[in-house]
Amino acid sequence: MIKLNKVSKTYRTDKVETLALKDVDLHVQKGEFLAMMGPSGCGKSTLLNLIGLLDRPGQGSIEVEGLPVTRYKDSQVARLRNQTFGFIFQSFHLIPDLRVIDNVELPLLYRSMSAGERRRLAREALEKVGLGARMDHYPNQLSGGQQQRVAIARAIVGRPQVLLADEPTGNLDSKMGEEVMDILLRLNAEGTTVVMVTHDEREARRTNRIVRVFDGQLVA
Ligand SMILES: Nc1ncnc2c1ncn2[C@@H]1O[C@H](COP(=O)(O)OP(=O)(O)OP(=O)(O)O)[C@@H](O)[C@H]1O
Repeated sequence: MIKLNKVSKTYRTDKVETLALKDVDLHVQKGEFLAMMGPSGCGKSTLLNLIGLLDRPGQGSIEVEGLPVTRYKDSQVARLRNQTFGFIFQSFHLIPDLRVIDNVELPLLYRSMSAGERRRLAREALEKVGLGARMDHYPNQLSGGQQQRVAIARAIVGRPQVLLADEPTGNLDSKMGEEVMDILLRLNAEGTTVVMVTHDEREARRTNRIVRVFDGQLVA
């Protein structure tokens, strides 16, 4: 479903050039749960950002469902990204001044949809992660695990085909981490493709496939 062909990425600042990824070939299959592992700074987040069309490669090309997205204009890429991907981050990235339900509705504001329809979908997404009773709370009234579940609801509310998770359990204790993994596994079983960065071997073993990154390259 997503193909990276000989993808490289270099970050340039005034003084330093960092080759973050070098000639990466990767095929993310529809319906799989892929774990990405590797030491700090090896390029995992860079790879996830390229897969999710948050950034463009320096060299190489990316295809999403056969579409040559590397040749698309920014506005076309943004539309495809919004339709195809949901994102989950280590530090939740919820907006503290918005109630849980309003946080979850946010990705739908960019779609032409009535307010009632937005609310219905957000409620459904929250029920899916077991937080139907917390809709009117503010993020700081919830535990870390609950906040991450709100972030998952926000990621799935637009019914994306692919969920991209960058160390989603990194800030959680093991019990909350396991609950988040259970939800990701359930969403995957229901058909969502999941790509997750993790440092936890036990979590990675629960997925279909582990890709190891080292110094900007994939290792067998
Ligand atoms: N915006 C940026 N500007 C400059 N260099 C960057 C930028 N983002 C990442 N890098 C560099 O690119 C390399 C890969 O970074 P990346 O964040 O992809 O690694 P990572 O494997 O996700 O690390 P971690 O596990 O610590 O999150 C690192 O050397 C990093 O310092």
